[in-house]
This record gives sequence, structure tokens and C-alpha cells, in this order.
Amino acid sequence: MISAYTGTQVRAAEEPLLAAGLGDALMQRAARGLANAVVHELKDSGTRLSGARVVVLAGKGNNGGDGLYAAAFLASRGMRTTAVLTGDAAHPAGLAAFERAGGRVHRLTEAALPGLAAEAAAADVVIDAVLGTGAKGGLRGSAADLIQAITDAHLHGFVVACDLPSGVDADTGEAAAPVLPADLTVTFGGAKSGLLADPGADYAGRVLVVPIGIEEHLPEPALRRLEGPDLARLLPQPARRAQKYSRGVLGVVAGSEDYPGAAVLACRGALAAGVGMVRYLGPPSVADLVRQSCPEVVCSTGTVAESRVQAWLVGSGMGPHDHEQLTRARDAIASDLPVVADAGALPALPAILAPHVVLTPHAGELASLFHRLGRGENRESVEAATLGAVRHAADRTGATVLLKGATTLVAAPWGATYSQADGTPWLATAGSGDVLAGVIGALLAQAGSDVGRFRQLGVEPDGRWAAIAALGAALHGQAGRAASEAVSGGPITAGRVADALPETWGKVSMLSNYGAWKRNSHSQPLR
Ligand SMILES: NC(=O)C1=CN([C@@H]2O[C@H](COP(=O)(O)OP(=O)(O)OC[C@H]3O[C@@H](n4cnc5c(N)ncnc54)[C@H](OP(=O)(O)O)[C@@H]3O)[C@@H](O)[C@H]2O)[C@@H](O)CC1
Ligand SMILES: [K+]
Repeated sequence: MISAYTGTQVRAAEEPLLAAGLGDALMQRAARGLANAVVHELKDSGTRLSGARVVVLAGKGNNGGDGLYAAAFLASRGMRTTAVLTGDAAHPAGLAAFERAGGRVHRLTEAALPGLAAEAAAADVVIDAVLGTGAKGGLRGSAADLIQAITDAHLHGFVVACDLPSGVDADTGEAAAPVLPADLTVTFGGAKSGLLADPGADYAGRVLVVPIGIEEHLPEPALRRLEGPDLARLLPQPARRAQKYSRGVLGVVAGSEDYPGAAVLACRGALAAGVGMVRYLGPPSVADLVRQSCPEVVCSTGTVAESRVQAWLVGSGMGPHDHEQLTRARDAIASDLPVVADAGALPALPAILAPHVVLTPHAGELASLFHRLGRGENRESVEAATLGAVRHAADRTGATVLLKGATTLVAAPWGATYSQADGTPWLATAGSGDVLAGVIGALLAQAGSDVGRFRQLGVEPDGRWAAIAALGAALHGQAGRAASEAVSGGPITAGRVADALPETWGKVSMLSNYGAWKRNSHSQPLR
């Protein structure tokens, strides 16, 4: 599990150490970690360390101090280092160490800006140490102009962000342009939640967490990411004497005359994700197509009340005029069974729901949901602040909310938030969301009632729905990636994602020997 924290949480964790006079030691550890990461990157890119050109953009706070100390370490290893001081001051001890190590210092002025931007663009490494967790808003003035000029230039080398890319909000991942996109972000003490949520994640590149000794003071994380061993431990496995009903039956209310394929893909996703049985309810013509494509599915035109299932999937491929299907969707929500509510069901739901209802909107659908709740949002505003949006939606509706995207976020109402980024951009394809709904529905049917198992894993009963949804997002993402890798990284269809699920499931299960997985998520790159 990767745990991520807000900037405020990290700063609070630093407090006892700062009070004990260890501030400089913390900064030295941070800077050493940053410098080591730069050395690794240079070696990986085949660049000679001696004489390598490093430009550090240093703000006036401690983030700039980290950058200057790190550049001092690099200068002492024979690199040609330049510091561009972007503010009216610089961290005094960091600057002194940098100058002692032989680094060149430039103060940013309007006249010097083009030359300094060109020097940064030509460098082997640019270290962005302008703003860190103490930032208030985005870059301003000449620092903003410099970052814009470097962003616009064709960069020779790579960019390493110190703690976070300047201009990205450490807590929310909101980005105030201009932001210099990093290839690597080296972050201190714990990952910042803004690095694991879009758009912050777009700018962060790979994320490396450097321990600095504050870890034992960190509180419950603001954001979690499930990794291999977590997924393995959450995956339901059939008991030796299982039968199809005990394994879990999923009722599917999906598809319409206009979008019959969505029902097929939702059923395929569910079947490939280990459910004991799928019951389909819907229009006869759609049921015929489902039967032909998935003979394993039991189809009927009956009501929700007549169907014995452990969970429901409602909404994929349904429109506002599919009255019979929408009635079934509402009945499923009222049934008190776990439900994954997708696409067409979202506008038809009551305003107040419960955590066992998992909503799976994309950004546009979430904006529409906010409109109905009287909050003015559009797709762009949701995409600009995904973490805030998903948290607000969960807390306001009482439902578990999964916001689909390059980084998929899942929020439990008044509870945990998960961030999964297991997929590939090729997953942005028609029907992909139907398969995801099928996977989550299948997991709800299999694992929803297993409260004890989640407790053992430290997940409270009301929080298990979000953990199941995050597990579904991870499986779906990994299956998408596997499907694309099977065609040498080429494009995939939603059906291929469903086809890749069983093998993905098998590979994830192999990690169930938790002790064998020695990865320390505080010292390894996140991706
Ligand atoms: N605490 C520790 O011991 C450790 C901390 N660590 C490091 O410290 C970082 C946090 O440092 P920090 O608190 O000094 O804030 P930082 O992010 O450098 O910037 C704030 C400075 O910039 C200014 N400023 C603010 N907004 C601005 C804007 N939009 N545009 C322009 N200027 C702006 C603001 O000045 P002001 O405006 O308030 O006068 C202030 O001076 C953290 O990310 C990590 O890297 C690690 O070394 C581990 C040990
Ligand atoms: K920074």
C-alpha cells in the first residue's frame, strides 16, 4: 500500500523534530535523497557524471534550500551546477553550501531570463525547487515567466521536481499554470496526495519517496494506493466446497435498444471477474444478444424483487427514456443490496444514498450529478480538481464514488480515498466503462458480505465498498495494460480487456504470499 499525505499532515509530522532542533538534519536527508536520485537518473540515461550540467531553480523557502543543498552535493561530485534564485532571497545555509561547493549563482531578472531559460533547456538535469508545501497559489511574476519559457523550450535533459512540481497543490493535485512537467518527483517523508491525483499526477512523472525520519509521526493517510500484495489479499477466492450461488450472483440491469452492446460487455466483465453467476434483466432483444454472446448468463424479463442475487449492476448503456430499466435500477437501489450504479442510472438515483452504492461516473457525469445537487460544475472544473470533486460527491451523496480517469479515484463517504493508476491510455475506449462496472459488480457479489475479512485487513465495514471498487479499478487497469502488451503496446477494445481479466486475476493472486513481497513503498518509485 502506498500512503499519501497532505502537505499539512507532513508539516505537522515534522514539527516534533523541528522542535528538537533537527530541522537541518531533515533537510540534509531530503537533499541527499534528491541528489542520489539525480545521480541514478543520469547513470540510467548514460550521461557521464563528471561535467554533467545541472540547473537548479531555487525559490526562497525551504524547498529552495533542499534544491541548493542537493546541487551542492552534485557539484562536489564534479558536476557543473548553476542555481537560478527565483525569489528576492534564498535559503542562507543552502546557498552558502552551494557556493562553497563551487556552484554558480544567478539572480533571476527580466534581462537575464531568456539566457537562463536557454541554459536550463540545454542542461542534463533541471531541478525544480521553486515551491514546495509552503506554496500559496501558483508561480507568479518572473518565476512564472521562467518556468513558462523552459516549458516551451525543447529540453535536452530531464526534469526532477523537488518534493512536488512547483505550482501543483500538495494536498489536492490542482495545478496553477505554468507548471514544469517533471520526469521524476522526489518527495520527502511521505508521498503528497496531490501527486497521486490528476492533474497533479500529470506533472509529477514517476514519484520517489525519500524517508527523512518523520514517518512514525505521520497520521492516517489522506490517500491510499493498493499495490500487488493488497490486491492479492482483497481478491475473493472460492471456498473448497463453493457452489455457484455461494460464490455470489450478480444481477445486471444494463443495455437498451440503442446500446445493447453495453449489456454484453458488462456481463463479460462480470463473468471474467469470478462471479458465480450472472442474471440479466432487460428488454427481450438485448437479452437475446446477451444469450448469444454469453451463454453462461441467465436472462429474464422479470422484476428486481423476483431475482435472487447478492449484488446489482445498473445503468450501463441505459438512457433517460428506458423507463422499465430505470424502474429496475431504482428498485435495485432500494433493495439494500450492494449496487454498482453506472452511466444511465446516475441521473435517476435518489439524492441521498448509502456507502454500499458505488457510483462510477466519469468527469462529465460527475459534473451533471453536481448540477442536480445545485453545485455549478462542468467537466473541466471536475478534471481540474478531481480529488476535491470525488470527496465532495461521496460526502454529499453518502455513496461510495469512483471517478474514472487516467488516475481513478474512489472515495468512501466520510472515509478513505483510494487512487489507482494501473491502466493505459488505451483504456479510453468505448465499452471500457461497461467492463469496469461488470468487474466491480462481480466483486461486490463475491466479497460484499465478507465483513470479517476486511476487518482483518484494517478496513472498517462501511469502508469496504471503496476498497472493493479500488480493487476493481486496479484489476480493470491491469487487464487493460496486459491486453495492450499482448499486442506490443497497441490499441485494445473493451472485449479484449474482459478477455485479459482471468489471467490478470491469476497473476495478482500469486502475490498473496504477502511476506514474500519485500517492496518498501517508502523507498521505491511509485510507477
Ligand atoms: N520543514 C522542514 O524542516 C523541511 C522541509 N522540507 C522542504 O521544505 C518545503 C517547504 O518549505 P517552506 O515551508 O519554506 O515553503 P516553500 O514551499 O519552500 O515555499 C514557500 C516560500 O515561497 C514563498 N511563496 C509562497 N507561495 C509563493 C508563490 N505562489 N509564489 C512565489 N513565492 C511564494 C513564501 O514566501 P512568502 O510569500 O510567505 O513571503 C515562502 O518563503 C517542503 O516542500 C520541502 O521541500 C524538507 O527539507 C524536509 C524538512
Ligand atoms: K518544487
